[in-house]
Amino acid sequence: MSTIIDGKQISTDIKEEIRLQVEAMKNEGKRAPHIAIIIVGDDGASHTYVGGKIKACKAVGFDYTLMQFASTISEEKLLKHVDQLNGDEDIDGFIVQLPLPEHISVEKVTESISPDKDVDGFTNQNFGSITSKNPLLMPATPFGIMELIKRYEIETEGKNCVIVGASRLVGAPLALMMSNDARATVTLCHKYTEDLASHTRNADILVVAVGKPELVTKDMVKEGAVVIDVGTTRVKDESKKSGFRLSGDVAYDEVAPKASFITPVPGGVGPMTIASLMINTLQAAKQKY
Ligand SMILES: NC(=O)C1=CN([C@@H]2O[C@H](COP(=O)(O)OP(=O)(O)OC[C@H]3O[C@@H](n4cnc5c(N)ncnc54)[C@H](OP(=O)(O)O)[C@@H]3O)[C@@H](O)[C@H]2O)C=CC1
Ligand SMILES: Nc1nc(=O)c2c([nH]1)NC[C@@H]1CN(c3ccc(C(=O)N[C@@H](CCC(=O)O)C(=O)O)cc3)C=[N+]21
Repeated sequence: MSTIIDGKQISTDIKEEIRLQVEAMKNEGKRAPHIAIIIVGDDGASHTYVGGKIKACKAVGFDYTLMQFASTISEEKLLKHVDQLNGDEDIDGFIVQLPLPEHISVEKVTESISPDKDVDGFTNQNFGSITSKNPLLMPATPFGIMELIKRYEIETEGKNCVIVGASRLVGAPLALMMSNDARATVTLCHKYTEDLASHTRNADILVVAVGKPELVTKDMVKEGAVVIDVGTTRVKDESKKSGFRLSGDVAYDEVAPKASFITPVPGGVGPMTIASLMINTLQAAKQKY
């Protein structure tokens, strides 16, 4: 029997822990942590994710400011807003929701965020501090995955961890955390990996973060493996009111019976990304006080 990792429940537990801390801060006469969220354009999925972040802010008692811009905003103007948030004493942390329109450089925008307000953990400085003894703000999704592994007491030391997808957002920082903090032996696969299945079959812990629905099938997974599915893609589904459903990168129904632990989509990694964002914002606020 495989254990379904309940990211939704764990994220609820974490938010409750944060809510209590915020309440205590307010009782001491301090103001609540304050996050700003920048969103550009009208991508439906992005607005859903930002909606989830705002809901979480309300649940934990954070103040939040939502800044929405049309997709035609210039890079220069967006950078000005980032700069203004960097200098705003009332804002503890902020994020720029990705993706951005093509005429805006993600790297330029990310790097213009002050590292002590970078609650997504996207900047080069925060990425680089992952392996430090005193890390700053951790990349949110990998941090959320590490938290799931810890709370389910999954053994990692010396285990083979195979990560499929090597983005700066997920795969690359997770590889560092799994090696450095969790002491696993890490293989990082990407688009140019030859014979992907020969690697994934070797995994005691398999993490998939590609964005290709059902890329990982049962023949690619070792019996008893821990399977973490980060992929969230909207696929057409006429039977749903919204017209789509969310699909992970793992063929869940056929892989689940082989796995010792598995994360569902939705309800697995997604809610943990949001919980991490709340943890980072609280930390950024505390560092300021
Ligand atoms: N649940 C959550 O909280 C989050 C979910 N996501 C989801 O995770 C998925 C990945 O997101 P993100 O990392 O931003 O995506 P990116 O597109 O930035 O990165 C995808 C990675 O997968 C690699 N890749 C592409 N095709 C293959 C393949 N056939 N085999 C192996 N590797 C491949 C790419 O390789 P190369 O580098 O060579 O191009 C790249 O490293 C998406 O579905 C996204 O929605 C993302 C963030 C948070
Ligand atoms: N600056 C920035 N920071 C991000 O952290 C960031 C980003 N940009 N761009 C896009 C990706 C994607 N991402 C998700 C967050 C939550 C869920 C999530 O909560 N998913 C729910 C379902 C939500 C739904 O119903 O659509 C779940 O899996 O249960 C999913 C994906 C954050 N990202």
